[in-house]
Amino acid sequence: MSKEPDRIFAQPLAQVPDFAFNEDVVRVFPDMIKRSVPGYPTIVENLGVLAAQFAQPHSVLYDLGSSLGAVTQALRRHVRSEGCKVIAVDNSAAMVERCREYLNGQNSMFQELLPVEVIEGDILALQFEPASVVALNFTLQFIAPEQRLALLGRIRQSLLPGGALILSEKLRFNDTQEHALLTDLHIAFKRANGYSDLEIAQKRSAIENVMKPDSLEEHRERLLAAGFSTVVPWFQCLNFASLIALP
Ligand SMILES: C[S@@+](CC[C@H](N)C(=O)[O-])C[C@H]1O[C@@H](n2cnc3c(N)ncnc32)[C@H](O)[C@@H]1O
Ligand SMILES: O=C(O)C(=O)C[C@]1(C(=O)O)C=C[C@@H](O)C=C1
Repeated sequence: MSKEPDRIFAQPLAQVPDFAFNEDVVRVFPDMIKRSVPGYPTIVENLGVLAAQFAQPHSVLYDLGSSLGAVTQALRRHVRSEGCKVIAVDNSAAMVERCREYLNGQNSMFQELLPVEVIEGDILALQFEPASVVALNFTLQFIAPEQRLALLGRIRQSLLPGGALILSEKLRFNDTQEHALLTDLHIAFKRANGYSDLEIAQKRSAIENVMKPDSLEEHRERLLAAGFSTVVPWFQCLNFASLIALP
């Protein structure tokens, strides 16, 4: 994985463009996401551990919005069910190209890894195969809010009995004080990871039009409306959380 540090917003920009998963972001993405999302390494590793509990033999495991394949790699480290295959999907050509390079490197070093297919495509247009595990790790927040329920409905329809959706997201809070407190603490987390106030402010304006977080209550209600029977938060660190949703 690239070790290049994220300096994308370090210099003052006359106009901050909308955030995009382009080549500049791809180059620094492992550093960016680790320094921006509290608990990210714990979420990714344990997503693999949880997935191993739900993976059914001879089924598909989806990594939707796979970026550089961190979740796919965690699935490969932990899932031991026979005959499973990972399908990783992302609509950023730059992400997909680099993700394929990393995974091919792994394939040549290790035998007996789960086979992986990396698809460059829109998860909104995907024809889902019957799946036992679906991971949406910080991806749903980039989908237009009005498209989220239909996507979750299609995921629910594709899930096999005994399977699970694992959904990680940045959260918004309905209580104004709670929202302000956790936003401030998230800024403190970013500062402690070496981001300047300018970087934090410019990243916020870049992202506010393209990433729309929901509250935990909205997630729960939408997942139930999509046909899931059980929704269980298994991780929260500041304003970032991960949920398990069962069919
Ligand atoms: C924050 S990143 C996900 C991080 C990644 N899952 C991980 O754990 O390292 C969001 C990803 O979702 C992808 N994405 C956003 N909208 C998408 C869509 N409609 N279809 C496919 N991928 C999408 C972006 O290109 C980006 O790579
Ligand atoms: O809230 C932020 O500032 C973030 O950087 C969050 C977040 C995310 O949650 O995916 C946004 C974009 C980058 O992909 C990395 C992290």
